[in-house]
Amino acid sequence: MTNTLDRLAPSESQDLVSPGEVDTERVVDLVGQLLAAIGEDPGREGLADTPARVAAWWRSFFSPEPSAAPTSFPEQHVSGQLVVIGGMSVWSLCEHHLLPMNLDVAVGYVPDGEVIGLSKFGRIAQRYAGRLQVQERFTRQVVDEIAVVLGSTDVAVAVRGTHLCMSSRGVRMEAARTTTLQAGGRFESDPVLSQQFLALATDRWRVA
Ligand SMILES: Nc1nc2c(ncn2[C@@H]2O[C@H](COP(=O)(O)OP(=O)(O)OP(=O)(O)O)[C@@H](O)[C@H]2O)c(=O)[nH]1
Ligand SMILES: [Zn+2]
Repeated sequence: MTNTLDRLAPSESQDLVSPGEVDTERVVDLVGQLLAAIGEDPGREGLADTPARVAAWWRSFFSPEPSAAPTSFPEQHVSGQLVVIGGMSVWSLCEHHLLPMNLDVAVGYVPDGEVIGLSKFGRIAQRYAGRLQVQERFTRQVVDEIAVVLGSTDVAVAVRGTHLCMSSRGVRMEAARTTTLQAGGRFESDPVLSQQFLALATDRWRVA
């Protein structure tokens, strides 16, 4: 069985690093060129500020809040409990089409004498959403970072993705949803724990 922490070889762990800076001036210039290339007049009133708005959006997309050390609290009597944080919805961009994907993320872990501040799971999901992505890689990155934070591989992440590249263009299947699941440690070896996680994590997906 592959240990998640062992799997973090140097080349792979590089994707834990945030993407580079956005060259805002260049993006403004290129969006103006794009508008011209699709037959628009970049100088017309309605489009005059569009390149700057788009550049500002790219900048904010790639600049989620800086990584802070996740807050943890000693809880020496809490161990062996299943904790599931669900409904963490983040927006990312599909790297094939540059179209948005909505990722509904659920994380499960088993604390052992220490609990992590709940919002920190959402911050980790936001950080990995703020880059060009594919859903499978996003799911793995979130699992890997939480495993590092916890110092334990007892982590599972389930993600339900809605990809605009599949619903608004191409095959145009609006109802298509992609579910990814990556489970480590006890979530991999204990079928009961795994089932409990899935039941709690995907509860809201059945009615949505
Ligand atoms: N595995 C995976 N595929 C994705 C994801 N987001 C988008 N894709 C797929 O990436 C593929 C790109 O395929 P291409 O054939 O190169 O692109 P395309 O001609 O635009 O494909 P269509 O979407 O079928 O029109 C498509 O099948 C998308 O559905 C993702 O997060 N994970
Ligand atoms: Zn796509």
